Amino acid sequence: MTFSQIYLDSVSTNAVLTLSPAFILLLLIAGLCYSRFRCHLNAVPGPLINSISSLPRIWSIWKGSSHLDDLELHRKYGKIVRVSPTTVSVCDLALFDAIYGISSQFYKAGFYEPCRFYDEEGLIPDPLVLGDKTMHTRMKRNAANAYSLQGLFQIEPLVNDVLRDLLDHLDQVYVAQKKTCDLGECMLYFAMDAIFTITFGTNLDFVRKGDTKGLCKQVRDGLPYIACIGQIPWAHRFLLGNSFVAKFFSGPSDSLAGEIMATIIDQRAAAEKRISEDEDPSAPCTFLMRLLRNQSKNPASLTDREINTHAFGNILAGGDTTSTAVRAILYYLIRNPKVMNQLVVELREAGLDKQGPVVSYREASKLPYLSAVIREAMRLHPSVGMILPRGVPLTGATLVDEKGKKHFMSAGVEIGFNPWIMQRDPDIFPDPEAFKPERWIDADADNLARMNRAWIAFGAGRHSCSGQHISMLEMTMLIPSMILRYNMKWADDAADISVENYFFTMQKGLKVKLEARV
Ligand code: HEM
Repeated sequence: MTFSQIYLDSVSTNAVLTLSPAFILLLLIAGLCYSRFRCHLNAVPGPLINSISSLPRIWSIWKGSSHLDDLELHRKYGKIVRVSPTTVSVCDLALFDAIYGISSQFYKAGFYEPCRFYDEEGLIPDPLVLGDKTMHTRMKRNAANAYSLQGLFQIEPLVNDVLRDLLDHLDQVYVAQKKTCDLGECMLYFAMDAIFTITFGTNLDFVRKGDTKGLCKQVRDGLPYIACIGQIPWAHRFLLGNSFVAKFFSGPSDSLAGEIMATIIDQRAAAEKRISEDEDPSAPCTFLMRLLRNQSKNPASLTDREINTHAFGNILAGGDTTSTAVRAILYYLIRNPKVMNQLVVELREAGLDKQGPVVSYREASKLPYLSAVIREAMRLHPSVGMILPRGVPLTGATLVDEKGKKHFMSAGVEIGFNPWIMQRDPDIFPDPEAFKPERWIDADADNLARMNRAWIAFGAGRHSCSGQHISMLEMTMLIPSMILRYNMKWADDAADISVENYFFTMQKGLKVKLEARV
């Protein structure tokens, strides 16, 4: 090597060393500008920091309070807010059909990536996560009668049994022994037993034994990951989406999945036997039984894998959602004695107190005040408190807001309504933070139509909740049965509830004393 070569090499190395911080800074600025201007979102209002980095949003979600932070952002910036470089939160009804409407091309995109599971045949076709609209339509259609309103009367006796068990347990442990009851936990266990029984005809006796297999804990522990990594879905494949990484974190989930699968297989055998014995078609009918009947009538309509997926989906979707709603209803009733009294009067006038420990769904579902109480509690405390995001189609989309302003966005943007925010829109729900069931009774037809449209606790459009009728049946039987049987008082030593939002807005600390109502 010559002297000149050595000299030139050292000059260029020095230059690179001196330039590299500047170069890195330049790259950083270019990256931030790219984030700020990407997908044509630079004109969408929102905090500057959120438009250039996903970190503020992930931090807000990680704290469990993104519903409150997002509400503040909407109050400050209006009905359309950019909450991260590629995410837009909206609460403008004029945009509703474009995003969720039946002919909308918006689709379930990246946020759902951490909830997507794969087996040897590929993506497990859980309707919640399906971006493929054809497959989604097939899945919805092949289980439609198992989730339908008409099927409810065959489910009612199953829920009745679970409710009797719950009331027996509450009587024996909390009324007789005057213990403080963590009603929130009891409601989760009720919801788990109910959804297991509705789906399979049997349950794990959560109400008496608790979460002995750690199923609820596993779901709860997984939610912060799903909520945060859903903001940067590309990261999932390097984290739990990577089989090597996942191996280190997998607990007893395999054995649990195995247990649920064994229940499916057991119940399947029993159900097949009953079908072959030509059972009375009006007898109580589990979800699994209904799907097996569908399959026996038309085998091509439903595969075994699809049946298992629906059954699994129920267990994962039916516990925390329903129990969060029930907690909200009971919380607002206990905190608002006037509303509680008015509801008791309505139930007694309808003669539901003479029916025995469990009220009938048919009778309770006719009561307007009960229905208003449930709706209002789920308005103020929807079980899902994050955006229900949809991906902008490849062609991009121009959205026209209620003021007629056009917003063009290109593919890569995730946009959606958050029930927690939409249901607090003061233009639609005046005095939005107040618990006022009568607003659902007093509203004129036009306002009621707007309120119903803005009430999205069960989601929206083609992906709206499949289990909503099942859940409403559970709540419509549970709430009157509970409040006709017990006086519920806030436990003296208990603080107020706290709420953690990792997609589900779960409450903690619903501690009450139960006394027999006379
Ligand atoms: C109060 C109780 C419940 C609430 C508030 C609730 C809420 C929701 C919401 C907001 C969605 C839409 C999610 C999204 O767009 O990303 C959804 C979807 C879904 N829920 Fe529920 N849910 C409840 C109970 C249930 C129950 C009991 C079941 C099962 C029996 C169930 C099964 C499903 C399924 C399968 C989907 C996916 C539907 C689709 O994507 O087509 N849910 N639910």
